[in-house]
Amino acid sequence: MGNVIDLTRVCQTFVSSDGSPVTALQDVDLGLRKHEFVSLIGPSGCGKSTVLRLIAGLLKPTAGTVSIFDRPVTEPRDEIGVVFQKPTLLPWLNVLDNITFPMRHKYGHVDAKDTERAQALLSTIGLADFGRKRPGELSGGMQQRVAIARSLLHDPDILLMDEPFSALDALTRDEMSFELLRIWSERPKTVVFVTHSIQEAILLSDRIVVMSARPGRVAEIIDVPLPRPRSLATLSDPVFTALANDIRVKVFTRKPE
Ligand SMILES: Nc1ncnc2c1ncn2[C@@H]1O[C@H](COP(=O)(O)OP(=O)(O)OP(=O)(O)O)[C@@H](O)[C@H]1O
Repeated sequence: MGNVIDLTRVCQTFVSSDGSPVTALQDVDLGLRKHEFVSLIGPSGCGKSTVLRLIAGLLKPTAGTVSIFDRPVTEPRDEIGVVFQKPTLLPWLNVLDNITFPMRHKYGHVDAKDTERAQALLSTIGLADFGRKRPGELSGGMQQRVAIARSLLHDPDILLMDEPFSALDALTRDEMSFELLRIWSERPKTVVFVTHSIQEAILLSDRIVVMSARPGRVAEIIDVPLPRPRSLATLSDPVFTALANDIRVKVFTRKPE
């Protein structure tokens, strides 16, 4: 079977504010399979978010192609859910209306079915009683859960997550990781997850893509041979520790070329 997402010889150049070109990505080849959980890791500025924006259809590559289900990506699509570092909720809308907002924005109205599904998602993420609250009444972790629920409203085939837990405290972060794994195992989808945390990448992923410093390239793709479901015990598995050390060395010893 073909890949769900394919990047073929993708180059991305930006023009910086002083007018000089910045090569963010150079000849990136990457194939992501159906229902796999893949993390992108690498030094700051190596182009992780750029890869996500290309897959989301928010950017057009300078060269090369990005395709989803063998069709070139030309614009954002409904079958893709996106979660950013900050929850980006609208403070004047309640939680339920925030989750269904993309529907109102796109079609001008929200079906009863969408509201029902939003309510069901709220239960899934443990916020069943919070639908009528405003985002400001929720903690950071709860707000990010709402943003995740919003991205799942249409049960997308592909979920793109750009450091979604980085603004959370360590405990909430672990809790959210397990919650995400539970959601993903119940409704499998291809997940591309950008993180700076080696631990988070190992805990969550089937494969980890290590990127090199700018211009970003795929330096190495590492399989995570840890059994699922993963749990707190996974964190003390010797395989986990060995892999973390291995990746740490790879990420920190890569010099810009
Ligand atoms: N719109 C833009 N205009 C100019 N340069 C950009 C633009 N977007 C990204 N860049 C540059 O491209 C490079 C890659 O950026 P990107 O945000 O993809 O990196 P990243 O790996 O996600 O970084 P971080 O880990 O710090 O979030 C950086 O040098 C960045 O400054």
